[in-house]
Amino acid sequence: MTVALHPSIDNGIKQGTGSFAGGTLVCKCKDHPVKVGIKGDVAHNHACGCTKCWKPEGAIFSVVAVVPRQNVTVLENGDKLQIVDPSAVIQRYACKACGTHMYGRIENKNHPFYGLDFIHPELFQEQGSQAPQFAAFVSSVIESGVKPEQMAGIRSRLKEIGLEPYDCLSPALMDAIATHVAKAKAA
Ligand SMILES: N[C@@H](CCC(=O)N[C@@H](CS)C(=O)NCC(=O)O)C(=O)O
Ligand SMILES: [Zn+2]
Ligand SMILES: [Zn+2]
Repeated sequence: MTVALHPSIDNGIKQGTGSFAGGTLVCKCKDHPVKVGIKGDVAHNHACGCTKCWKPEGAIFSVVAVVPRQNVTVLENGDKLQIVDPSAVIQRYACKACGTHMYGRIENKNHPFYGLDFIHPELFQEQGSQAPQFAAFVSSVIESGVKPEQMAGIRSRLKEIGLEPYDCLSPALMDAIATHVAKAKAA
């Protein structure tokens, strides 16, 4: 049996249109769902294996991307949102009723990713946003209960669908973080 990673990638990666204009993220509630408007396409979309990123029922990975924070607007039922862990770097706003994370925000202005919000593109009502590009924090799935013996199968399945597995972020993002740190030290 094929390893199940996440429902939006298990049948193969669906490429984005490259001209996604934005859309609306909707939580899983049948009544009064939280709706969050996103302007423009997402960037750095990836599968994340960390324990903190929201995953749909049964998924081993989260699928998460970033958008500029000014492109994120809570449209409906924002009173249902609460911060999951106020002490985390990324403050994840989740629906109190269904648990879905609607967006994650970094408030530390010195953080390399300040200005970017984290969202889950599978929650878009619309099709066509950027496809996942790589897999991050892959070894961290063990912290959620995956057995170490399963890791070879998970990494090979990620590669098979075109997502290079990394145990932290991708080299491009690690370089961006290190560049930010080097500049901050030099200043
Ligand atoms: N091994 C840890 C890794 C957690 C982690 O560092 N996650 C990354 C990727 S989302 C991060 O930037 N976390 C910041 C945060 O969660 O606020 C876990 O799985 O909990
Ligand atoms: Zn909800
Ligand atoms: Zn994560």
